[in-house]
Amino acid sequence: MSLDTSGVRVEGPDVERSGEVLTPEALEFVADLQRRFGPQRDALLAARATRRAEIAAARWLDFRPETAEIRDGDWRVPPPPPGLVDRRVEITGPTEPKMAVNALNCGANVWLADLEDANTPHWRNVVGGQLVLRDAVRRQLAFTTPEGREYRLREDGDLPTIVPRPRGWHLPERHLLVDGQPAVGALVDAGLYLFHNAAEQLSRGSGPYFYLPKMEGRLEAGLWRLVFDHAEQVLGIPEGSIRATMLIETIPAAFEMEEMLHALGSHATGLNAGRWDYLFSVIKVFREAGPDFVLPDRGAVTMTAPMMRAYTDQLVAVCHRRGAVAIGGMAAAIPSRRDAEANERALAKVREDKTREAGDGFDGSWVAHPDLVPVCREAFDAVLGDRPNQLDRQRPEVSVTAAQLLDVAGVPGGRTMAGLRADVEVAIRYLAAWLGGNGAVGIHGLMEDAATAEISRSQVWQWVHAGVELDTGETVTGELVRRVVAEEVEGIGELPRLDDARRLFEQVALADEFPDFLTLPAYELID
Ligand SMILES: CC(=O)SCCNC(=O)CCNC(=O)[C@H](O)C(C)(C)COP(=O)(O)OP(=O)(O)OC[C@H]1O[C@@H](n2cnc3c(N)ncnc32)[C@H](O)[C@@H]1OP(=O)(O)O
Ligand SMILES: O=CC(=O)O
Ligand SMILES: [Mg+2]
Repeated sequence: MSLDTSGVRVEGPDVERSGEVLTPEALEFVADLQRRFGPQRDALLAARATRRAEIAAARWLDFRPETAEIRDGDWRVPPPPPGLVDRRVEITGPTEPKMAVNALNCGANVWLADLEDANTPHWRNVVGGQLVLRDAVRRQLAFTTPEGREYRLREDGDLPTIVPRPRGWHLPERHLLVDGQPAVGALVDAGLYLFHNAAEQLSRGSGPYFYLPKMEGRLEAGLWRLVFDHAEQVLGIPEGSIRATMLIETIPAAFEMEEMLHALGSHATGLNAGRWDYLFSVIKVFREAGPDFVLPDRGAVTMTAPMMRAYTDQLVAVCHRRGAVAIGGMAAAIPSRRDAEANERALAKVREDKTREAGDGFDGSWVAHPDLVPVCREAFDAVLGDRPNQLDRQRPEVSVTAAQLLDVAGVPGGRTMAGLRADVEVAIRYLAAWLGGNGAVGIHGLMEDAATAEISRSQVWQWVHAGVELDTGETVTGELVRRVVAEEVEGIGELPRLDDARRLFEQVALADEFPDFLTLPAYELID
């Protein structure tokens, strides 16, 4: 397909019904966002690189002295808007029609409609996701499988509030060119959603809400504020009606939680503890900072490790001091409808995770699967009772230091050959699925998505560069990893796009220069 409207060019495979969302007016709206804010986004990405180099040189990170006034100041974000007051259970998932219906029918309070970690940005997924969102907002979403199984939205009771998560600032959308340049993926996702749904959501007593991923600090949050202020003006919707929950899922952001809420201003509504990307970021930022920054096996790192506890305590304390909701993260265990024992094990793990979060002061949390909704609800009901949230619960005892947030050495666990093999096997399986268009998959009973795959491949990169010695006495080298890759690929056997996935894995785990995001080279390999 190729469509040209005043400097905007759509170049991508045909997608059924795309004309309903890629209207000339909607494209013009996105192009305006791109022209106004694209250059600032480019500058912020360049600033990220500079900041990372500074941190790498210092082998340290701390709260910023120049923003102490914001941290010491007396300010709050506006109260949560309609639909986001009680968020005790949030289901996440890709914007694929069947899963969208299931998510909307599962009894959660919020559906995080994921255009990010759980989504491959194939053009058909980008456009298809917007169609699903448009239909879902209007309660017109329906789906029939090729076998004739029908999926319809429930008509009894309230459906979850819809909160899309656009791509992070780093990803381009090469199918939508503005003045000859690829648009910023985040602006395409948020722009199309706002154009088609902002007024409709408000007329239904809800609102245009977002989750904002992978930011590294206040300036990036400030750019979203400008985008939202401008969009509100152009769309003629009330100031401050666009509201967003920001993921704290990078280590630099953990040092700027208050600054980010402040920078997003009247659009801020909460923070989320995105634990998987957070771990990826810890590895990425400190990948060459020496043995004190080398994590143990991915599977050994839990939320009770002191450094992870410091991160979540800080998040809850900051949120409640500022009137923002604190939302917990994703426990990776997924239930099984086929294996009762595996199911019980998964439910127990998730129950433990959600119970700890509720007890720590979070206002709600994420689940990856409809069968986990009751588990999360029970854990939060037990603490919240009839209250919609626990915003009134302050955590004055929390006083987190840089040393606590950076206590990588204090994470218990070994560095093992089994861990290395798991990183390799799971990442390759995941990349094959991602290239095929499926951004979230269950592997060995765990949810895997772009964030968990990033941990696996960056852990391998770091272990090679740090020359980690494994429990077997072997030292991790590129050669050892290639041998493990060959063995694991043989063990996997047949899988669509396995060869591409293997090459991609070797590229992102073994290149001399660390690739910033695996999704950037991976994007070159899809339609
Ligand atoms: C780090 C982060 O960013 S976490 C957030 C991003 N990640 C995600 O959102 C992952 C969300 N979860 C998922 O994608 C899925 O649960 C998976 C891929 C892990 C497992 O999915 P499946 O293998 O299909 O699980 P399973 O076979 O048990 O599913 C049973 C039913 O529940 C549905 N289902 C499972 N998970 C979800 C979900 N998250 N949303 C909606 N429906 C779901 C399935 O579609 C299936 O429906 P059906 O019975 O009508 O066919
Ligand atoms: O997006 C969530 C995460 O854990 O990463
Ligand atoms: Mg994430």
